[in-house]
Amino acid sequence: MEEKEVKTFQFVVVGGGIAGVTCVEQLSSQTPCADVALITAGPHIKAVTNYRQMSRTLEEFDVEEQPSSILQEKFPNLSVIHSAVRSLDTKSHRVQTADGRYFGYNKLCICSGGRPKLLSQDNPHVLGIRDTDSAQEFQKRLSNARRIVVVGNGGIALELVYEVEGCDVIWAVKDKSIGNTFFDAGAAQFLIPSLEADKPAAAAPCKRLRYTTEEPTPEAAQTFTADRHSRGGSSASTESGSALGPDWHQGIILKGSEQVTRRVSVEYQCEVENIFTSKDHLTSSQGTHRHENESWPVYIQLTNGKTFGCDFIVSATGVVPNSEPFINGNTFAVAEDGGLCVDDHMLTSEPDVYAAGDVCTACWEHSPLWQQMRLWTQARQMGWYAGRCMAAHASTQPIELDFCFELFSHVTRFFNYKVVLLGKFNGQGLERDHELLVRCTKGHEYVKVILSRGRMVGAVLIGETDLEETFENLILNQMDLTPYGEDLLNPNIDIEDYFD
Ligand SMILES: Cc1cc2nc3c(=O)[nH]c(=O)nc-3n(C[C@H](O)[C@H](O)[C@H](O)COP(=O)(O)OP(=O)(O)OC[C@H]3O[C@@H](n4cnc5c(N)ncnc54)[C@H](O)[C@@H]3O)c2cc1C
Ligand SMILES: NC(=O)C1=CN([C@@H]2O[C@H](COP(=O)(O)OP(=O)(O)OC[C@H]3O[C@@H](n4cnc5c(N)ncnc54)[C@H](OP(=O)(O)O)[C@@H]3O)[C@@H](O)[C@H]2O)C=CC1
Repeated sequence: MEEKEVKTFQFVVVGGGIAGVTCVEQLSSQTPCADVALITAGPHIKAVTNYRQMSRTLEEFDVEEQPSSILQEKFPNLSVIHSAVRSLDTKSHRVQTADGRYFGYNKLCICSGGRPKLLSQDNPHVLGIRDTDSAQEFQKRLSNARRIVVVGNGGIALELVYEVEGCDVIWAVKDKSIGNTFFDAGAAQFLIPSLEADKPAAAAPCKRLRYTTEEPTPEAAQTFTADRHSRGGSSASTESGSALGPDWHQGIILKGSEQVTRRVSVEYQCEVENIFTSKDHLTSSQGTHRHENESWPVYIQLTNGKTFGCDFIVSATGVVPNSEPFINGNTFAVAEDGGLCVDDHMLTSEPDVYAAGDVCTACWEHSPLWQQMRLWTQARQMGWYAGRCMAAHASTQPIELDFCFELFSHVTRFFNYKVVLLGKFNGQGLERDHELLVRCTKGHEYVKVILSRGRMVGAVLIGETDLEETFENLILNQMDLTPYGEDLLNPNIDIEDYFD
């Protein structure tokens, strides 16, 4: 990097999503005399509010999109810089931003999140959903759509196929059942009837975030616009904002152009063969749906031999960590999924550089009951722990891996059911000798526990089961449950009393 005037901070955090903001909050409050900077590409920051610890590892919180001034008012030692980091020189401990400025750091934490891993990067008919801009683009395109194709079998696809009304939805999944990143086939079977039924008239009250549609402050907007122009790109695809999160769809209308309620058909065990825009590619035997003789803006050919015309395709096919601007010119260890490898102190392989949230890959030896998933809760936990590690290392204090990394836990909602996932909820990485116990009442609840050598190692709880705390304890204390056998899920036994 050429010599320029450099302002140096003790701590620099890159990224105004949940991971970055939590890290900054932790650093600013723990080290009030230190100079802390948050450098973020987006005009807003995402803050955790109403944090509630539901049990030892389960947590719930709201998320608010806020102007960064709120954060600065709270922490006088914090500077917020609205510009994207273009490059990092770990040797000189400096970052360069898109507007040509340089900032030095003693310790840096990269929390730049991820972006959708799209089926096609440059096809205007293929959309991804990540931030407020891309959600609004999706909403706009949907309002004129009669049919869309959703590809992918994870969180976004599950949410979309349930929420979208007023157009046909073809859902193409690689697997034999729906929602494979979260569920097994049994849970999928439990959930499928909800796709065929109408949505309840009054949806479950939303306890979480409402996204603002406010314009950014003029100052922030200016910097953001300048950054976008400097890359010569259009808004959504260049400088993405922070990821959406729980209940993102509650604030926007997800309706197509037709007067129909939800109409989803699932294409199982197939991937995308081809995407094209000319109807000439169609052979007579292809397509199984209404409007088959019509012309469509785009066609998608699946590996099961079927081709569908549609208004656009949603690629809900996962996330790629935003690690490139930081990797170039440095020697970071990068994981197979593109994430910056971090150790059990959230340190990357470069000195004084930490990473947290979707951009990082947890490369330490995990507790047998924890795995990384790119989720809101883990972004918060990693950001918080990274902040603590940075402060501890700066004052040469020892610090141990936080308890939240002992047990995987996630609370969410799918198809209007509460869903709690604990530990190795899908038997991830377990020997074949593990045992499953299942209790299911159609339309009411689905409870699955995974036992390995008589110990509970994971659970899936769908519906208002009220079992999460008891099961969390049973997983954490690794009690031998062999004597209880199937009574563990006997609905006539009050399991909480049983183990008191
Ligand atoms: C539609 C959708 C629904 C979701 N629903 C849920 C859910 O229900 N539950 C759940 O647990 N998780 C959910 N997630 C996942 C969750 O939102 C993410 O895991 C989490 O927000 C990641 O936080 P992060 O801070 O690591 O990254 P992000 O939120 O992506 O933030 C990254 C930040 O870095 C900034 N940035 C990027 N590059 C640069 C750069 N070069 N220089 C400076 N700044 C940069 C961005 O502007 C942004 O502010 C959902 C995700 C999506 C997309
Ligand atoms: N309520 C919640 O907790 C929610 C969480 N999220 C999070 O947001 C992030 C983005 O969500 P999403 O995009 O759904 O990502 P997910 O990682 O949840 O799911 C991606 C899905 O796409 C599949 N897939 C990947 N590549 C292809 C391909 N080329 N063709 C067909 N299918 C493919 C994956 O299959 P395979 O696994 O076999 O590769 C997987 O089923 C994730 O981190 C997710 O956890 C999102 C919404 C809700």
